[in-house]
Formats: sequence, structure tokens, C-alpha cells
Amino acid sequence: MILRLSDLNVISKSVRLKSTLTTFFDEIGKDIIIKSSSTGIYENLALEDWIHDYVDLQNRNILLLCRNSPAVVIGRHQNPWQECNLPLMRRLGIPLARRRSGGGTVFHDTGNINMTFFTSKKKYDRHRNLTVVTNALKELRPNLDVNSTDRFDILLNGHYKISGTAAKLGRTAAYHHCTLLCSVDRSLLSSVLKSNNSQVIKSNATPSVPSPVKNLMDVDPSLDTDTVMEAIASQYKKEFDFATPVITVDPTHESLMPGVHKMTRDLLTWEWVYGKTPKFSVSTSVVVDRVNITLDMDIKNGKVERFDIGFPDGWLPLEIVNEFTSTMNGSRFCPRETAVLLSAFIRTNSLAADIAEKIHRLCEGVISVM
Ligand SMILES: Nc1ncnc2c1ncn2[C@@H]1O[C@H](COP(=O)(O)OC(=O)CCCC[C@@H]2CCSS2)[C@@H](O)[C@H]1O
Repeated sequence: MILRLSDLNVISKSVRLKSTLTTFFDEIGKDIIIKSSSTGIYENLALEDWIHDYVDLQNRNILLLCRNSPAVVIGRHQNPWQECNLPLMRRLGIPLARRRSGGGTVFHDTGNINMTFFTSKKKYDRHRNLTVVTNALKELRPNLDVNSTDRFDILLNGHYKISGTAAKLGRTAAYHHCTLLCSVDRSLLSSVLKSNNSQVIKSNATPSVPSPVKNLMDVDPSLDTDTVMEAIASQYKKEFDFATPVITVDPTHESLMPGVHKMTRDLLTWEWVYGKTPKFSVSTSVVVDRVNITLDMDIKNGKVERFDIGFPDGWLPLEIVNEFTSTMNGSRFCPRETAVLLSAFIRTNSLAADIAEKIHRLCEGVISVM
């Protein structure tokens, strides 16, 4: 049975009066399984943040289950320009999200199950959580060869990754979240997780650890996301010994989760998604009329902090170069902003056609790395 929060008034009058998710949880029991009704990556990450920040996790275990529409999710300390193919994602309209936990970059679509295991910091136990997942799968198909590894991946047949893990440890509360590949678009997964610039970027950001992946449905077509989610929910109830039905929660429900809209908006900001990238540098070059021009940049908080152009004497007038580099300094390392700056620069400096063309080509070189 699925209990919906819209049924609140049926469940309890007092809940309706107080009516936040936390009071609702207090009414229905200590350990809870929630399923998100949304497939929006930012909304589901905000729901996770909200539970972590507002629910008292000292004496309770919560499992949150959700699936997302196609999205790429990077770890807290990663560099998206290094980890994924941003131009392809822009073309396909695939959003990029930065989560609050560390670790590497993964691809989500509705063929991937996400699980978040919330506990007190003391009871945080990734091994126990992953055993819930592997036991659920073995309960469904006893012959399935699935095991967790020392780095908390789950491997199928000892080789193919089907689940990746990350975690956030707060002062008193913690969560461990992981994925599970049932039927994702594997060719899209590998094309969006292939950066076009790993050669030209130098950074100390956390690198991902790529692995060969497989879907559960590749080995057993009956292991669809609904079947697997249900099995995980039953196994979790068995492990934590409770029987409360799975509750479906709408993560856009501001009055039930005061502050959740702002949490969603924060996750969507450029400053969070790109601006939190650890400082990095880019060294690339463009060939213009058979002349090799080098471009060196330092990017801090996602913005150009230093922009150097290396070119043979006389290729561009120095005052134009100085003007152009100071235009670029402080700008966001992003193709749209660079294109806007370029056209403003060409317009306000009334450049001769050949100089405008050279500046244009330089910008193309910069934009190709963005
Ligand atoms: N969805 C998914 N599941 C499992 N493995 C994946 C997935 N997408 C990509 N990969 C593979 O893992 C590596 C990256 O492995 P790496 O170990 O670097 O990173 C992770 O596993 C992070 C898991 C984060 C889980 C969070 C849970 C809720 S929001 S995201 C990537 O290069 C691919 O080879």
C-alpha cells in the first residue's frame, strides 16, 4: 500500500493541524521509507537536504527512494568541465547537478534507482545498507551474482558496476546514498561522461573512477525498476524490523517542508553547480591562419581569474590584447557569457574586420573548452 501525503487528513487530524513532514513522521513511526513523486534531479536532491537538515535522525532510520529524468550528477568537489561532455549535455538538454556529498560523477535516468539511507552519525553503516540491496536482489533472483566491494560499489558477475556510493556526514546525522542500474541508456551514459577536455585542464578536483557498467535488466529482463524498488523496500523493512507502508512525498510541497523551495533554488544556481569547482587551469591553443596561438587561463569559483594569450609579435595590437584580456577577466567560464562579451567587445571597440576575425577565432578556442 502507498500512503500519499494528500491523504494526511484521513490519517490524523493533529497531523493536518501541525502539518509538516517532521510531525507527520512522529505520528507514523520511528523507521520510514519514502518514495519521491518527482523525477526532477534538483527537487530530489533538495528533498534529501531537507530531511538531513530538518528531521531528527537520532533515533530513526529513513530510506528515500527516487528516480530521475536524464541528468548528470557530480560530486561536491569535482570539476564538471573535466568530468562530462557539457556541450553534448547542453545540446540534449540534460541537466548537470552538483550534490552535497563527495565522490565521482554518475548518470541518471528513470532506469536508475537512487537510494538514500539516513541515520544518526553513530549508526551510519554503508556495508549494512548495501547488504539490504544485495539481499533484496538475491531474494528476487537467488542466482544473481551481486556483491559489494571495498569501495562500496556493487558489482554484477564480479566485474560490472551496477551501483555507486557517496555519503555526507553531518555533525550528528548522516546519509549514504547510492545508485542502482536497472535499465539506463548505457550509450548515453558513456557519451555524457566523456569529457572533451581532460587533456587541457589541470586541477586537484576529485576525479571519478570509471568502471564498466551493466544494467540488471541486461542479465534478467524481469528486473525492472518497480520490481527492484519494491524488493529493496521489503528488505529494508525486514532489516530494520518495521511494517509501515511506503510514503509517497512530493518534494515541491513547500508547506509540508518549509524551506524546500529555497533548497531547490540553491541547487540550481550557477554559483553552486559551476562556481563551487575547485580552482583549475586551462592551457589550450588555436591555429589561426596557420599561426599557433596559445591560451592560458586560471579559473577560480568558475570565473576567469587570469587570461593570457601567447602569439607572435605583431599578430594583434597590444592595446587590443590588453583590452580583451581585461574583458575576459572576472567573466564566468561559460559559452553564453563569453559569446555576449565577444560581441560587445567587437561592437564597442569598432574593430577592423581582420582584428575582429582574430578575436572571434580566439573566443571559439576558449568556448570549445567550456
Ligand atoms: N548511475 C550509475 N550507477 C553506477 N555506476 C555509474 C552510474 N553512472 C555512471 N557510473 C559509473 O561509475 C563511474 C563513477 O564512479 P565513482 O566511484 O567515481 O563515483 C560514483 O560511483 C558516485 C556515486 C554517487 C551516487 C549518488 C547517489 C544519489 S545522487 S549520485 C562512472 O565513470 C561510470 O563508469
